[in-house]
Amino acid sequence: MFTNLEHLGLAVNDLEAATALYTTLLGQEPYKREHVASESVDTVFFQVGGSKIELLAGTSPDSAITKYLAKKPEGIHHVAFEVDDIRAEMARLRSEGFILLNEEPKRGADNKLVCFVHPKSAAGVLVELCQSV
Ligand SMILES: CC[C@H](C(=O)O)C(=O)SCCNC(=O)CCNC(=O)[C@H](O)C(C)(C)COP(=O)(O)OP(=O)(O)OC[C@H]1O[C@@H](n2cnc3c(N)ncnc32)[C@H](O)[C@@H]1OP(=O)(O)O
Ligand SMILES: [Co+2]
Repeated sequence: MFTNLEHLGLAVNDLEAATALYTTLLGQEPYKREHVASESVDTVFFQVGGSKIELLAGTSPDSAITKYLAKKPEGIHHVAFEVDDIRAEMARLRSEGFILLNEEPKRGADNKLVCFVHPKSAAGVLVELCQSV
């Protein structure tokens, strides 16, 4: 079951500049900074009420974020939903014909197991499923 809009992922070219901007915009400091080696991304998290903002910068040419920013401007990169059972939701979405971008859940940032749904399956939006671990 999808239980919450967990975070909006924003792709940024300059993580320090974006972090300073969002610290001023939101009026608060980030609660976490985390490198996710499997995705070659550095992330910065802000908690805003029940939702989060995840700033993401690529750390290598093969990072999905680096590739994205080579073609598109900074902005909303993905929307992440919290699910109570990521494997069950992956099986359900597959049975409904959604294209998933990973066979198995993988370790994401912020103590989550994650998987991604191809934007082509989700009306042009990259969707991330997150389950707390
Ligand atoms: C996991 C750590 C952290 C967390 O929260 O825990 C993260 O969120 S990490 C986030 C970064 N990682 C990922 O995004 C992994 C999943 N993404 C991918 O596998 C690729 O980025 C993919 C498949 C979405 C796109 O791959 P690629 O860039 O090689 O393909 P194209 O550029 O040819 O794009 C194909 C098609 O999709 C459109 N597209 C690409 N990215 C996005 C996007 N973020 N939102 C919406 N649409 C997107 C692109 O425009 C192409 O469409 P077309 O009509 O053919 O132009
Ligand atoms: Co994310």
